[in-house]
Order: sequence, then C-alpha cells, then structure tokens
Amino acid sequence: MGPSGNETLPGSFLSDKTAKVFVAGHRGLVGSAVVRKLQSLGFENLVLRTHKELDLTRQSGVESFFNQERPKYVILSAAKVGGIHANNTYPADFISINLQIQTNVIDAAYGCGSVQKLLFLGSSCIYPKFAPQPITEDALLTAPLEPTNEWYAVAKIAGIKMCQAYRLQYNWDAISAMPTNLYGPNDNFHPENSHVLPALIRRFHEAKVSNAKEVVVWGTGSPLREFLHVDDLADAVVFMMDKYSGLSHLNVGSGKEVTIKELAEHVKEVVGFEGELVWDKTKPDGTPRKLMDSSKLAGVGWTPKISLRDGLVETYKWYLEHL
Ligand SMILES: NC(=O)C1=CN([C@@H]2O[C@H](COP(=O)(O)OP(=O)(O)OC[C@H]3O[C@@H](n4cnc5c(N)ncnc54)[C@H](OP(=O)(O)O)[C@@H]3O)[C@@H](O)[C@H]2O)C=CC1
Ligand SMILES: C[C@H]1O[C@H](OP(=O)(O)OP(=O)(O)OC[C@H]2O[C@@H](n3cnc4c(=O)[nH]c(N)nc43)[C@H](O)[C@@H]2O)[C@@H](O)[C@@H](O)C1=O
Repeated sequence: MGPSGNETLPGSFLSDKTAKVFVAGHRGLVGSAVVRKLQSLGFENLVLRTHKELDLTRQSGVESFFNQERPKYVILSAAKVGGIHANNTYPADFISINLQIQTNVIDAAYGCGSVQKLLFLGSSCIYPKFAPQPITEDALLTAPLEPTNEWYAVAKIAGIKMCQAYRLQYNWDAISAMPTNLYGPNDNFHPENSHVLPALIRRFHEAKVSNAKEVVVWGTGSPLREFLHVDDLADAVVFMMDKYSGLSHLNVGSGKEVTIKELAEHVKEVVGFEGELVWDKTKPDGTPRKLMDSSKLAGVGWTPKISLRDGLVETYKWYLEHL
C-alpha cells in the first residue's frame, strides 16, 4: 500500500541521517527536544530557523524558504502555545496564528516537491470535553469541545485534516501526532500564560525562596491530567517518522493520570516548599479528564520511559540551572 493506506512502513527515516530535516520551532519545548534526539542519533543536516529569521505566519517567506532549502523531512513543532489562561484570554491569536503557521508550512512543504514526509503536532485538546475515557483517536469530532481551548483545538483539528487531505489527494506522506500535556527542559515558565506544571515549579520555587506561607493553585484541584516528559515525546516523534505512515493521527501519552491536587503535592515536595496550598476557585478547571488511549502507537511498537517523579526532579534541576 502507498501513503494513502492506513498502515506502517519499514523504517527509512532512521537510515537517512544525512538527509535535510527541517525542525520548525526548534527553540521551543518540543522542537528543542526533537533536535536533541536527532543530534544524539547522528542526524547531521538539520535546518533550523528562529521566529525572527523566518516568521511562519508569512506565506511568501515560508514558500521562499522551502524552495531554497528543499528539505526532505519536516517536523512541524512551531505553534502558538499556552496554558488554560492564555488559551482562554487570546482566542483570536490561538486560532489565527496556528492556522497560518500550519497552513503555510504544510502547503509550502508539499509544493516545493522535495519533502518526502512531514509530521504535524496537534494536542489532546482536539477531543470533545466529555469524550469517553481513555480517549481513542476516533473520538475526534463526535461532540462539543472544551470552551477554554476550542479556538486552538479547531486550528489543530484543521491541521490533522489538512495532512489527511494532502495524503488522500496527492499521495503525500503527512502524519499527525497528538501528544498529551508535556513538560521538560525549555518549557515556558511564565506565571500566567504557561501550562500548570511549569507554572507550579516556578510558583513553589519562588515561595520557598521568599519563605512564603502559602502558594495559590488554580481551580478546584480535581481535574485529571496525563503528563508526558518531552524527551519521551521526541522519541515518539522520531519513531513515527521512521515507522508510521497512516491516515489516522496517533495519540502519544504516558497512560498515567494524576489530579491537579496530586500534581501540586508532587511539585511541592520536589521543590521542597513547606507551606500550605490555597485553591483559587475563580480560575477555570478546564476539561475534567483527558486520559488518552495510546494503544495504537503502542501497537506499532512505541512506549514511554520517563516517570512523572523522575521527570519532575530533572525538570526542577533544569529550571534551577536556567533561572
Ligand atoms: N506544551 C505542551 O504541553 C503541548 C504541546 N503540544 C504541541 O507541540 C507543539 C510545540 O509546542 P511547545 O514546544 O510546547 O511550544 P513552545 O511555545 O515551547 O514552542 C513553540 C515554538 O514555535 C515558535 N513559533 C511560534 N510562532 C512562530 C512563528 N510565527 N514563526 C516561527 N516560529 C514560531 C516559537 O518561537 P518563539 O518562541 O520565538 O515565538 C517556539 O520556538 C505545538 O504544536 C503544540 O500544540 C501538544 C500537546 C501538549
Ligand atoms: C496541553 C493543553 O493545555 C491546555 O489545557 P489544560 O490541560 O487545561 O492546561 P493547563 O496546564 O493550563 O491547566 C491544567 C489544569 O491545571 C490547573 N492549574 C492549577 N494551577 C495552575 C497554574 O498556575 N497555571 C495553569 N496553567 N494551570 C493551573 C488549571 O486550572 C487546569 O485545571 C490547553 O489550553 C491547551 O493548550 C492544551 O492542549
């Protein structure tokens, strides 16, 4: 079967280490982990551009870049990303910037004629707010989305559909990975706009240093989240580039979930803060639960390795070294 089929292919990416690979968004959480992984495997021809060097929302610049560089592989990890507050506060940015980046990159990558395979990164927020758990890939577009991130989710769903459409119409090998909530080195530690795990590392650390008596955590603490270390995700991305070539997007999760209260207790302990937690219930909880079923990817042969405990310890260490 060719690229329009729903099947796996024998590896070819991993035996093509001199090929040109464009990692879009290489300074972000995911992009930097993918670059580390590729470099550790001996890939020697990575094409990288900062946001300043190449604004991916500008169509003509993106087309010129692809026509000039002519990469063979593309990993699309550039996006407008943020936590629940950022998603809820800047809906226009989240839908517009993401639609522009992914449309420009996918279209120019196909159009330049050199790209053999592209991987698009979506997110578990594409699924309905009350999807049956654990969430399988076919839950997509079966019910309404979570309102705090529906604008971002709609853009990500369009990205999945665009990869599928190019596969169906042009027989072009575009695949999509849907990671769960990620964390690790090079995360965004902004006090309001980041995701919960880096936000709490920073807040507990600052509270410890200032001898504060309490730390405020958002919401009720009851939502469940599944966390995956970004190095595991980078491993899955490379695995999919090598082994997966199907129409369906694939979930990438750890299979383990914790409540936000449990997460806050873990972070508190790892950081060494000894005060109290205070819950700000005026802040949204978001989706009550979003545990993904990643058995499709497991069936192709990939499993995660890093526990939340080890990942938290390592990420706090990284934070201290890069304050
Ligand atoms: N973080 C998470 O928990 C999860 C992330 N994902 C997905 O993984 C992907 C990467 O996310 P993550 O690494 O966390 O995000 P980051 O914000 O850490 O990194 C995004 C990268 O994209 C770049 N970028 C943004 N806008 C533009 C632009 N207009 N032109 C060029 N570059 C741009 C950023 O550069 P600059 O900073 O200079 O703007 C940055 O390097 C996204 O598709 C996201 O949806 C999926 C699930 C969970
Ligand atoms: C990856 C995913 O990330 C986003 O969805 P989310 O999972 O809801 O992301 P979050 O990490 O911001 O919050 C998780 C939970 O944690 C609680 N929470 C407590 N205290 C803080 C806190 O201090 N900061 C944040 N951000 N959340 C906090 C918060 O109230 C919520 O209940 C999407 O918008 C979208 O971007 C997406 O795809």
